[in-house]
Amino acid sequence: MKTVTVALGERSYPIHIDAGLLARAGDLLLPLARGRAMPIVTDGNVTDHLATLQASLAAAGIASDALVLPPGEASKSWARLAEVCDWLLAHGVERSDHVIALGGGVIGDLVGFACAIVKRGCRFVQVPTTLLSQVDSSVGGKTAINTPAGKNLIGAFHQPSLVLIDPLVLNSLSQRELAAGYAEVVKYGLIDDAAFFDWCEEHGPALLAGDVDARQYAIAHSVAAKARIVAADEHETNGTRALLNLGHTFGHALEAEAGFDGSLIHGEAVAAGIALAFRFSAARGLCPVAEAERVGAHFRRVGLPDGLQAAGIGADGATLVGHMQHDKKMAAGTLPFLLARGIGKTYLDRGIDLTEVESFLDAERVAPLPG
Ligand SMILES: NC(=O)c1ccc[n+]([C@@H]2O[C@H](COP(=O)([O-])OP(=O)(O)OC[C@H]3O[C@@H](n4cnc5c(N)ncnc54)[C@H](O)[C@@H]3O)[C@@H](O)[C@H]2O)c1
Ligand SMILES: O=C(O)C(=O)C[C@@H](O)[C@H](O)[C@H](O)COP(=O)(O)O
Ligand SMILES: [Zn+2]
Repeated sequence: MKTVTVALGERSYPIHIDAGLLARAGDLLLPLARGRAMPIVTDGNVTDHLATLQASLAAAGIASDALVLPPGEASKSWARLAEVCDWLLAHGVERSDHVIALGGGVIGDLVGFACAIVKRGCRFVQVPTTLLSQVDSSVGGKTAINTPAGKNLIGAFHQPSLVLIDPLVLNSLSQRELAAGYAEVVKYGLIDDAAFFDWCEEHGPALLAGDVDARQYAIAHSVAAKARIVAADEHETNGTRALLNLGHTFGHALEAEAGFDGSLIHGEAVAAGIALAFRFSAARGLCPVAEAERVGAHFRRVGLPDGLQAAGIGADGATLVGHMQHDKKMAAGTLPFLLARGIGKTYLDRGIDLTEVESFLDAERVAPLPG
């Protein structure tokens, strides 16, 4: 079993990664249960894994009821948040009890937020079941729901007590969802780790085709990168954690435009957003055109969208920049952008004029710019 620690003082927690871990979860959860039940919230596509988890909990003597929600981004809503909170209250959850979020990023973000506000905060454990949630969303304590105004606009920072990652659960995940999660893997290479992007170019296709070693390596490497960044800037205040938002200002605008209906899922929007961020950087003369092209080519190779057209977004620049006005990085009317001086050289640029972004997107709408 590999363990990575998120070092946050009294909020520190371990991330355990191992093939077959789900079936052994009961033993690892026993110290947190302390004789109390562990309610589970999951979605309807994960019921096989729910059965494995509940069997493991029962074997360890831990009682567990489950709430099964409809799958998909639309569940990150006020209505589902109310449902989860009411269900936890009906189950008599106490502040020191642990709720288990079993599922992808939607379940993790929703349940984490419910746990942040029920009785002003109860504990929770992340058991991520998608590649995206295993490499990104289960770690770091960002929890949220969406509103019609945009992504993750209502939420809280609330760290889990433990993250249990079983790479074998990915065997039941669709190819589309695997590829979407892979976009966030590639992100770590592009932020500050060019050697890892090289690794992605060499091993990404095998990872997506089912190579267990490649998956395990990518998960451990990604989680270690995220743990390091979160430990340096838990609440996204000093510019370090904002690096994890590479591709997300563009990507969240694309998701809002698509309407959270499953036509464009988060990881796909992030891939398109990263490709746009690199081409925007190239258009400003910051990033070599050849490196921006390498990024777009890698996403295309693994079946991910590399821009507006590939993402199926026909909106103009003004509309997309309108969505960006809700970005949580906005400060004093200015929106900082994650741009790149090259692969592994992402930085936060506070001097971007949104009219320039608008013109760039209008040009991209017709045809992707060089890079
Ligand atoms: N909190 C963070 O730091 C953070 C980071 C990245 C993304 N996110 C959020 O995460 C969400 C996306 O997460 P996601 O990509 O995991 O989406 P998701 O939770 O919607 O899961 C994708 C799909 O896979 C299904 N599924 C889950 N596990 C499965 C399995 N093992 N086998 C078969 N099907 C399975 C789900 O039911 C769903 O239909 C977005 O809302 C995004 O904003 C949050
Ligand atoms: O953990 C972070 O910090 C991230 O930015 C990770 C992102 O992949 C994730 O999509 C996050 O939810 C985006 O954060 P937001 O603050 O822009 O909603
Ligand atoms: Zn993301």
